[in-house]
Amino acid sequence: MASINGNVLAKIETQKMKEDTIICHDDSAVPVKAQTEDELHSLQKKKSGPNTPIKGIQSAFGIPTTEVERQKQQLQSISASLASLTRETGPKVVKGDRRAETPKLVQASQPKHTAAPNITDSALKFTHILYNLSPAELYEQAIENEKGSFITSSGALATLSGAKTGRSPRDKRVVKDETTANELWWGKGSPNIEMDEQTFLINRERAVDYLCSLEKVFVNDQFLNWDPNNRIKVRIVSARAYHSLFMHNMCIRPTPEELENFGTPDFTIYNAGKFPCNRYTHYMTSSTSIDINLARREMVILGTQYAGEMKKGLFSLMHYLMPKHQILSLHSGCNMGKEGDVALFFGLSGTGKTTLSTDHNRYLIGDDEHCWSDHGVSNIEGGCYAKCIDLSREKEPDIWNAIKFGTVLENVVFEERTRQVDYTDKSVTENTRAAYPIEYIPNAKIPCVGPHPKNVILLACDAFGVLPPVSKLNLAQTMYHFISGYTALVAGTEDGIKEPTATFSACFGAAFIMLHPTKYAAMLAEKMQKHGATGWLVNTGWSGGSYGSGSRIKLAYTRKIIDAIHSGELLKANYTKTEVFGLEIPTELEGVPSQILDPANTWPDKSAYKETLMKLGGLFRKNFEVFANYKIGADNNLTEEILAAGPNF
Ligand SMILES: Nc1ncnc2c1ncn2[C@@H]1O[C@H](COP(=O)(O)OP(=O)(O)O)[C@@H](O)[C@H]1O
Ligand SMILES: C=C(OP(=O)(O)O)C(=O)O
Ligand SMILES: [Ca+2]
Ligand SMILES: [Mn+2]
Repeated sequence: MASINGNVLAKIETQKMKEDTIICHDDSAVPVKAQTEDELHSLQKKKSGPNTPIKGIQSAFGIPTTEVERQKQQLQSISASLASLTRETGPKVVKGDRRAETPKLVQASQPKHTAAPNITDSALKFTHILYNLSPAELYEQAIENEKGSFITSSGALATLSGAKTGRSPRDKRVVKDETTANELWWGKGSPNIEMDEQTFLINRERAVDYLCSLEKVFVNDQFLNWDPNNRIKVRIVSARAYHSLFMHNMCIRPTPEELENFGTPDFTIYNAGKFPCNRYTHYMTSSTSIDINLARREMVILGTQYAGEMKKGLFSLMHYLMPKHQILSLHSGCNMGKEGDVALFFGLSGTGKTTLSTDHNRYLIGDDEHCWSDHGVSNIEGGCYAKCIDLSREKEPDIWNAIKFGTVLENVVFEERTRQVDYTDKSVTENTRAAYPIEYIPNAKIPCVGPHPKNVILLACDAFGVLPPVSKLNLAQTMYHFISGYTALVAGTEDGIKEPTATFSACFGAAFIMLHPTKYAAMLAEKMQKHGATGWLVNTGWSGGSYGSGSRIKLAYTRKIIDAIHSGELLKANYTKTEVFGLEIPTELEGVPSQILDPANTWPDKSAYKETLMKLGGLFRKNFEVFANYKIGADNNLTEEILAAGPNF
């Protein structure tokens, strides 16, 4: 008998009661229809529709396949993607998570070995496939398995990209074979660092072995390009829920019907980013390698978990595939006014493509990657990838509001308990990012297509502070600045004032182009001419002095400038010509103080201005030397005009 402090507890007397008073009723609600906890939990989830890429496959006897058979076909396709090229043909794959209460134990059937079975541990093992999971499921996967995953106060998924917090352009390689040797741009200035087929296969095998060794891998089957005639089917195989959610947001999401008809992908990414490559492998110079094999239609990622690598890798693919169809691929943002006027925003990273294409008064077509075909423009992607550093609700409300449930927030810092993000905090990196589906922007244009552009805006963030806030360009000048691809950012630093460094990146995206820059430039010139588009150069950088003495042009002013371009107002302004660069600048523009329109007025030290202007002019000239021997387009006159459109001094 139980006793406390030696006192024997009194026995509780239970009396015989009437039938209806025996059970103590907690409430009056109807009780759940479940006898056990498991049964109760099974009531929670409603059955989803089929989630398989193969539709209406008839079995050998003409009987429609069952859902189980369909899933088997889907898994066979995934198993084929994950197959080692040197051992058994494909791993045993199982759909669904092992911890799921009711695992969908559909297995891909294994090919029968006729010879002595090549049994390895990896052949005996099962790999669980998490196929096109929903954002909610991916949140659960990330939070359960990936350290550094948290739900922020606005509902976004905060993640860490690991050691790499930006792209690794010096580790991006392309297989040079008989075809690509002739087709692609190689050598000085080219982003295509060569590798051979054999080395690619070694890295591919490395990635596949790593992925198959995992308990589970994520597979996304999605689309690129909103132009239905030039849509590309991509499969992304990755190890992290973060990567799967990122691509879910960034690529075009198939409808359930489209997924049923998906079939074989046109291109596959193997993202084994957590696993490194190594210098014992030929061509490898670090533990990171991003390898593209156009013949195999594959990309392998080793040694970097930065998700932007996947999006920009696919962009490189489009820069190869689209020009083959006379379609111009563009590193630009794109939006459209109420009257159907389309604007393109070219610019290197940090110059304002995402910020300025996201405009509350216009329809967003896309923030970063587009195609310009004979039918108009189309976004390649299904989402946006915005920088978050110093993000403010007041200045960029649409981006702010897009950071909600479903959005991936990379490398941000948040308050431990409230999970309130501090967008000013650079502790992890300055390159903090948000990836969200384009429909999170209220005035997104779905489908993301539009007519031919009316304005082509070249953005440069000039930290030297000598380029005017806006200039109107003629076609030759547009081409000159497009091929130059100038910007000058200042690396974030705490220790003192640093000199700005000029960056020239052909076509405002040399890291992603596959052909020689003049190929894209010629296409742009032809399209702009044909459709009567006007070119503009907008400096979103410094005014009143270089970085350190001047200040960045207020976003509000840049927006006014952009508004005046869209409305056609700026086309009607009076213009004067600047010295050295020979740029046409407006004398007045509503909402912008007139004195800032000419940088010569804003510098307190006139000789310092002139000196800096000449210095930048010299850098432009030096950079353009390599293009002087190339012909641009069919017309030789244009080449001459472009060469003459640079700085003159
Ligand atoms: N005048 C300005 N115009 C455009 N962006 C500005 C301006 N001033 C500050 N910014 C900031 O510069 C960054 C531009 O980056 P972003 O739009 O992401 O460039 P991109 O998409 O071209 O890489 C944003 O963080 C934006 O808030
Ligand atoms: C995704 C990127 O694009 P951007 O900085 O132009 O937005 C990147 O450069 O990694
Ligand atoms: Ca970009
Ligand atoms: Mn951007």
